[in-house]
Amino acid sequence: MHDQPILKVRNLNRQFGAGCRHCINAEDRSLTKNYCESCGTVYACQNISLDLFAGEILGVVGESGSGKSSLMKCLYFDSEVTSGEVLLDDEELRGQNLFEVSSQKKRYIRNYKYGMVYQNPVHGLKMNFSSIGNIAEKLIAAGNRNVGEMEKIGKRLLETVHIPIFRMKEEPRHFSGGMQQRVQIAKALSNNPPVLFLDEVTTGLDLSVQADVLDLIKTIQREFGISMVVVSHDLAVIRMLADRTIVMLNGEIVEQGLTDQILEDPSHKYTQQLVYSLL
Ligand SMILES: Nc1ncnc2c1ncn2[C@@H]1O[C@H](COP(=O)(O)OP(=O)(O)OP(=O)(O)O)[C@@H](O)[C@H]1O
Repeated sequence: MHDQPILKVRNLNRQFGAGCRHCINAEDRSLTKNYCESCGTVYACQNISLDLFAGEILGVVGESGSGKSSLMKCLYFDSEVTSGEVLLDDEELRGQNLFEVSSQKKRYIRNYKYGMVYQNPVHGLKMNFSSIGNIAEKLIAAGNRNVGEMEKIGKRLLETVHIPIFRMKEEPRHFSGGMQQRVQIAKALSNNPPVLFLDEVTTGLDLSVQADVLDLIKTIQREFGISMVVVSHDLAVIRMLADRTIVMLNGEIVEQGLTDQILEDPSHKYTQQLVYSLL
């Protein structure tokens, strides 16, 4: 691991609603959960700061509604932040707050620098394209026009995620949930991104299929050295994958540290409950 974070997030805020005099200033807020009882504004992410280091897997764990998906959507530009800063350690983009760059540049970053695997494969795949066609789509978006080369890359990636090559022309809608996730992972890897986001990628899969997908993610991280942010409500998933972990509750980070340390000695009450529920 390197000293310099590849991705640096500072004071990310995402709110739904305009706020009122009871909640608009963070210091005046006294929220029981993540919303203001007077005006209903939801503070989905509150002052989130995190570092992702090269070659590590950072886990983000929290119950439903804690703000994990909102955080991920903001980082992948699927959703606008209310305020905050994100910096990518990249020659061309160094020093620029990526939340503030043009939509064209955001598209460029998604095509060349980021990969995303969604919980629901429908969001990451074109179900009526072939599996290899899905990979080609991402390669074309990243500027590739060489059909022979795209086929070679596609085959290699499908092999990497254990999709038999003889099924490469099949549409993912005919595949099982686990296979669809593996095609999504292959597609997300196709532009060789330095950063990969994975949002609840094993939720809803059978336990044995879940284990296969988690194994695959771990292998890919080792082989490709990609830095990953993995979001899950399931601490067992985070335990298996993450080097470091952030625990979110009501839109805030309540605890962070090395995953082993958090599992052995959780300091926040909510984290303690999460850890005990594993036993
Ligand atoms: N478009 C929206 N409008 C209003 N509130 C929203 C919107 N999207 C999310 N929220 C609220 O923001 C909070 C955080 O939601 P988010 O989906 O980020 O949580 P999560 O931890 O990912 O939970 P889950 O795993 O159930 O999706 C929740 O209270 C949610 O109701």
